[in-house]
Amino acid sequence: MARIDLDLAHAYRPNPTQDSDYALLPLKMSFRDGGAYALLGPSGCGKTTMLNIISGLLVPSKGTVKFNGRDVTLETPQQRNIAQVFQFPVIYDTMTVAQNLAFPLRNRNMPAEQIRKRVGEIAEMLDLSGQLNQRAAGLAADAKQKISLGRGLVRSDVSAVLFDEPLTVIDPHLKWQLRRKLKQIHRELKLTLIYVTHDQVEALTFAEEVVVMTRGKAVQIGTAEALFERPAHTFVGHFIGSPGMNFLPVTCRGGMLDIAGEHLPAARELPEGPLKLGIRPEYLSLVGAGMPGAVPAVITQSQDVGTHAMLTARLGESTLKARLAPDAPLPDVGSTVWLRVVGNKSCFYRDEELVA
Ligand SMILES: Nc1ncnc2c1ncn2[C@@H]1O[C@H](COP(=O)(O)OP(=O)(O)OP(=O)(O)O)[C@@H](O)[C@H]1O
Repeated sequence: MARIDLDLAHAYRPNPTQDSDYALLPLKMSFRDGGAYALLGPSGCGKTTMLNIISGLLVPSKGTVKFNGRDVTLETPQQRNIAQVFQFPVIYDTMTVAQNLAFPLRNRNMPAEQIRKRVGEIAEMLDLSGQLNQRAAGLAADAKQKISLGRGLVRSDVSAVLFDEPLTVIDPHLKWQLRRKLKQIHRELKLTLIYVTHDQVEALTFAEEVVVMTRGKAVQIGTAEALFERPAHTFVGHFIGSPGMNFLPVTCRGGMLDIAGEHLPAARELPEGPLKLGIRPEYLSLVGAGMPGAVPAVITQSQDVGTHAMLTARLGESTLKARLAPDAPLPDVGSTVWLRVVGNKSCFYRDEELVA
């Protein structure tokens, strides 16, 4: 297993001059030895580029990759000792499940008895024990992908296991089970795992730390809780959560906030001038008129969805979403309510970066 340090940038085109020329903007980051990470972001943000640079399939146009302090930038995946699991199954159809799982170990000349033991353990973890002697050819797509996962996890001496959207072909119910399985396997095997996905639920259930990416930039590396409670960038606020964080333009002057013409005490140290106030729908509460931190807003939509109620309200030019308890009395559309926007759960942003 390895600690992985990146200090690099990558452009697919020669002589990059502007930010948009880069698939990965200059970045410096580290993956802890034995950690479970997800690279999360929308299509085209640079996740696969980063994964391929870590694996050695791609050489960065600038900078270095280090494994345990050793420069491996020009080494192949084999030299780096990386295991990879791709979107679609990579297995030998003519072999049995057991032979497929054993393949990476045979290549390393592991003694037969040890191979048998290890294959048994991995098959058990992935619920493949009953199919060990079956030929892979006859299996369904998701069983084949489980074999690919098993092949990725079977060697305990790899530097890291890299997954590129490995659950794409898996049906939704099994997907949920496998995500939990992978988490459990990580706890048991303590391998360094890096997992690419554009699905926030997948990233947040699997990883100890999530790297949120947008437009070639890793904007925050943090636990699920940190990404939810203190998004370091407005993109993280938007992208994580369903719906994402609410943002309101505000101006801070002399300790007072101007929010769509309402004036409230800032209640904490804030930089002067224009800011964005961010507050999660889960933390936006209905309070009595004129209560501290509250502003009036007009309800435009109110919907009880069983597990909770979702209010949509208008404040100046902004739309706010508030998630309420299912039994909360719902205000009528068109009525004015008071929403507490300033409190200890509010975050403030300047130039899209968290400032308080
Ligand atoms: N081989 C390539 N040649 C030129 N440009 C590329 C190449 N591969 C990726 N890109 C570009 O680099 C940027 C990042 O792509 P990348 O595949 O890393 O993103 P991603 O986040 O993995 O997206 P997806 O989820 O769609 O795979 C995109 O603008 C993409 O068009």
